Amino acid sequence: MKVSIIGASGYTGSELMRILMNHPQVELAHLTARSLAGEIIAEHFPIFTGYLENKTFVEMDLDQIKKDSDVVFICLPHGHSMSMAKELLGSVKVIDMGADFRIKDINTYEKTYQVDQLAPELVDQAVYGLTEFYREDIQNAELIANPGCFSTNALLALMPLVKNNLIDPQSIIFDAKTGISGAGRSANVDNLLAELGNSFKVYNPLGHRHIPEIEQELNFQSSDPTMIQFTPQLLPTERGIYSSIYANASQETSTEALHDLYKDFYAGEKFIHILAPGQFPNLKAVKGSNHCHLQIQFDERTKRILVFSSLDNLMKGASGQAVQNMNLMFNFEESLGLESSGLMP
Ligand SMILES: NC(=O)C1=CN([C@@H]2O[C@H](COP(=O)(O)OP(=O)(O)OC[C@H]3O[C@@H](n4cnc5c(N)ncnc54)[C@H](OP(=O)(O)O)[C@@H]3O)[C@@H](O)[C@H]2O)C=CC1
Ligand SMILES: CC(=O)N[C@@H](CCC(=O)OP(=O)(O)O)C(=O)O
Repeated sequence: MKVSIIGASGYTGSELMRILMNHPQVELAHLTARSLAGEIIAEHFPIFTGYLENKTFVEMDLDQIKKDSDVVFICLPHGHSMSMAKELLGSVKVIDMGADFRIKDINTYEKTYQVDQLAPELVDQAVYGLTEFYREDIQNAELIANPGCFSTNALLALMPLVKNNLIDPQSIIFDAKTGISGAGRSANVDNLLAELGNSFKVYNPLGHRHIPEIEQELNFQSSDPTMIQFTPQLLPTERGIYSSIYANASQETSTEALHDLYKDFYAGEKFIHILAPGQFPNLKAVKGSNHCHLQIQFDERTKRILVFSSLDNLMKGASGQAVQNMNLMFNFEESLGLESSGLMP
């Protein structure tokens, strides 16, 4: 099967190449770049030495891409995918890594991202690619809106509680730390190691753009309004998201009962793991892998439920989950190409 990547020279695009070069069913077709078009990939990304040595980044040619591909991943900043998807769909399936089709309410999308929704007719058709929750729709989808990295982290951690009405939705505090690659490869000076190394800071605490996406998906499962408090923070590390989530319990419970609930809820899920009691997620254990690690506890003293969650923003938070979705769309084993573990040490 032929796969093209638009924006292959960015972080999600290069992560897709890293996964797909070892995928037994995939042949990489067009790997487009803007500033690096015409350049040899392995000369700019040494991880591809020995793998993609003869491949070059090419300029984007949608007509040619339509002819030469079965599926196209769009790895561009938001705002670009709407017109592109309109042109591609009908000839190929599309997986959009950005936010253009994630938010079903057009006004909310336009207000959050400060761009016009140029393809409103595609918004309903797009399937939100949170794999564990939309499997059947994804299998039949032509267009996937791949979720945001923080959104994936929050939703995987919170869904069991919200679906079972175990928390007051308005009490949710989502305190999340992310590695720098979340900002993309062309990020500005604030994201240089010299600025962030041995440091730590909050950004955008009053209205991060993933909030509407998270609330949309949580409200799908609950009649209560959700008003999530989300504080994103930048960690001086290259990749990974670690979140601590707090919410008021709506009834008396116990750590043991919550643990059993999560185990049942995610039973059979290859990439979602409820850690043994007493173990906590850590970033290194998930970096480079498509896994999400969760721990859950009930604080008897405060009557709050605590969930701790970690994943790799470029894997389960982006390109790994996108490949999981591609596998479903083409009837491959869902975990094909995604078998790698995290790192040790
Ligand atoms: N990074 C992450 O952790 C996650 C990112 N996403 C989303 O995925 C998408 C891609 O993100 P990411 O890979 O991090 O971004 P990067 O900044 O790393 O890469 C963006 C890519 O798009 C190209 N590009 C940028 N602007 C234009 C333009 N105007 N026209 C054509 N090409 C352009 C860049 O080319 P050039 O290098 O020449 O500028 C590069 O190839 C975004 O929508 C992002 O929000 C989703 C989940 C997680
Ligand atoms: C560190 C950093 O800046 N991270 C990004 C999250 C990247 C992501 O998931 O992005 P999209 O929703 O844009 O696809 C942010 O906070 O906006």
